[in-house]
Amino acid sequence: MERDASSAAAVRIEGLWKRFGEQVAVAGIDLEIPAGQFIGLVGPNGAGKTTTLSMVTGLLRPDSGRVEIGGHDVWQDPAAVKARIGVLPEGLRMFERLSGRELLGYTGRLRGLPADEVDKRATQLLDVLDLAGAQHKLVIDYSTGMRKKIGLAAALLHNPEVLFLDEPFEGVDPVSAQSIRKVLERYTASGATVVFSSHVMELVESLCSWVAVMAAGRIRAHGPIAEVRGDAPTLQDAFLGLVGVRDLAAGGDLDWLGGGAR
Ligand SMILES: Nc1ncnc2c1ncn2[C@@H]1O[C@H](COP(=O)(O)OP(=O)(O)OP(=O)(O)O)[C@@H](O)[C@H]1O
Repeated sequence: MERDASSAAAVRIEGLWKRFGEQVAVAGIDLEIPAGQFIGLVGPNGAGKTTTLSMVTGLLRPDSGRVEIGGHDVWQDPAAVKARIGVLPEGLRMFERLSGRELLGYTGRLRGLPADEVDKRATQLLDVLDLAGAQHKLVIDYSTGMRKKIGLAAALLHNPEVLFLDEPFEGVDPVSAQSIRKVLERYTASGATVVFSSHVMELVESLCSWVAVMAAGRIRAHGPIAEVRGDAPTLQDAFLGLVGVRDLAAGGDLDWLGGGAR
């Protein structure tokens, strides 16, 4: 189906600002995120990724600006937006005294899904994320990677149009990362959109088709990966060029460091 550029945007961000006291965390972002793709939001520590994702998903009120998801305004029409999105926030808080299976059952009912459908989807998600063996364990006893996976399952249960993930692979071992990856690839193949934040460039380069680079609260570059990479050999090189790096070696800093040479 031919779609014009405006209908192809999954998320439309206009003039988004957020300050915390003197600190400007997000300094006027305008961005259209295309639908049906794997999108990476990358930037160094403190760039404003988490603050941006929190405002985009309705968890934090912007000082100014607006966000539209699937044609609905996040702050004017929150119920419509929340029905269409799934979110795995950073430092996810969950009902930890529930088992993994109970958590999914509860989430599914909150989302208004019929009990038998919740049960079917939960079984499939637990299975594909290698959590079937731990489904009756309390979430409080889960490892970091298991928590990310059960959080992802909860975010996917209602089959959202857009899934937002803040650092989904942080603290996750390669085996769990692979099962998360498999689920996300399957999900985007069906036409859904994944937006995830990360500072691991290799990961973004291998997963994403489109990327937005943030630094100091602004978008420095955005577009298809190949376009943003340009002539640089890797996305990492392009990223370092875009955000700027201090050359430690040239400064002669840390000349005392080198535990071997006493
Ligand atoms: N609640 C808050 N109160 C005060 N300052 C905040 C708050 N949240 C974020 N900031 C500041 O806003 C800036 C952007 O932070 P943010 O967490 O959005 O960055 P990030 O790109 O997600 O970083 P990281 O990759 O380290 O998670 C930082 O300077 C941070 O100190």
